[in-house]
Amino acid sequence: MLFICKGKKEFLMLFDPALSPVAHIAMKPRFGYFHPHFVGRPHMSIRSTILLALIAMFVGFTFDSAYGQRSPGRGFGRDSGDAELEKSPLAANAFEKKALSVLEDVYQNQRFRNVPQHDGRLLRILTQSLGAKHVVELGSSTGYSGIWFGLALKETGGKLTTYEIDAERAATARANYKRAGMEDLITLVEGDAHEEVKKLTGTIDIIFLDADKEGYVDYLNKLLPMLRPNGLVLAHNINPRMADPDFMKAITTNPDLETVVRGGMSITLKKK
Ligand SMILES: C[S@@+](CC[C@H](N)C(=O)[O-])C[C@H]1O[C@@H](n2cnc3c(N)ncnc32)[C@H](O)[C@@H]1O
Repeated sequence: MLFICKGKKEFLMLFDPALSPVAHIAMKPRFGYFHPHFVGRPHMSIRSTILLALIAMFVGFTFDSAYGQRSPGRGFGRDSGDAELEKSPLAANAFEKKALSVLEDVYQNQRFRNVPQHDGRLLRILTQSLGAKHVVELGSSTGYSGIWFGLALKETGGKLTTYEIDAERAATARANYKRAGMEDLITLVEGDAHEEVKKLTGTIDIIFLDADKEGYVDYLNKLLPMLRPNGLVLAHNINPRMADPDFMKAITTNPDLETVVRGGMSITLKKK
């Protein structure tokens, strides 16, 4: 927890402990700061401390809801009350057992804005039930959602093409696909997906949008023509605060598409 004070203005900000030193260095020249651990008494009244702590808790809760990054104690990777009715995924064979253990490890130790477990399971179910042969994912991060797709694609005989712009996350994702025994099922393309997807050929069964939110319309324009009839466009972080209105317009006003939004994910069927 970091207290930043400037004159009479008081701010309370919560940072990931790992980011704190960076935040300190970045903020010091601008604001000056008092850190309670180092300076002792922060210059804030008890009332404003409580008020700001409540605001911080609200912001933290909102962030959790948006990214599904809840602590294990609050329900590992779950994003809604519905998920409380579910049981943990069960492995039917050695391949699934290994994949599920890698998923658990990624979620606990290498998390970067990954979908909640509940959404990962939904991606798998939709992919397998559609018999998808080619899934295209925008935004691999550390490979969490990709491994959920991989579980389905192992059964359907399909492949995932996934895009990641960040070199470090791309390397982590590749290593995780390998650990999960999915290196033959998943191709990670490193680079700006807006450019890289232009090289795609063939038919797509499922498009999963989970990269830059303001880029969803561009991805849709480029990939929808390649989506087969009865294929799906799935988009993550679709809620009133985060959804791009242009994207929502594109998926809800085209009579050839049918869209529902549930639990922060839009599911769009290409009718023909
Ligand atoms: C929300 S995370 C993806 C989470 C991942 N689908 C999962 O659930 O494990 C978004 C990722 O998209 C990547 N990204 C953002 N803009 C991109 C772009 N233009 N091209 C490729 N990747 C991009 C970010 O680097 C980030 O790792």
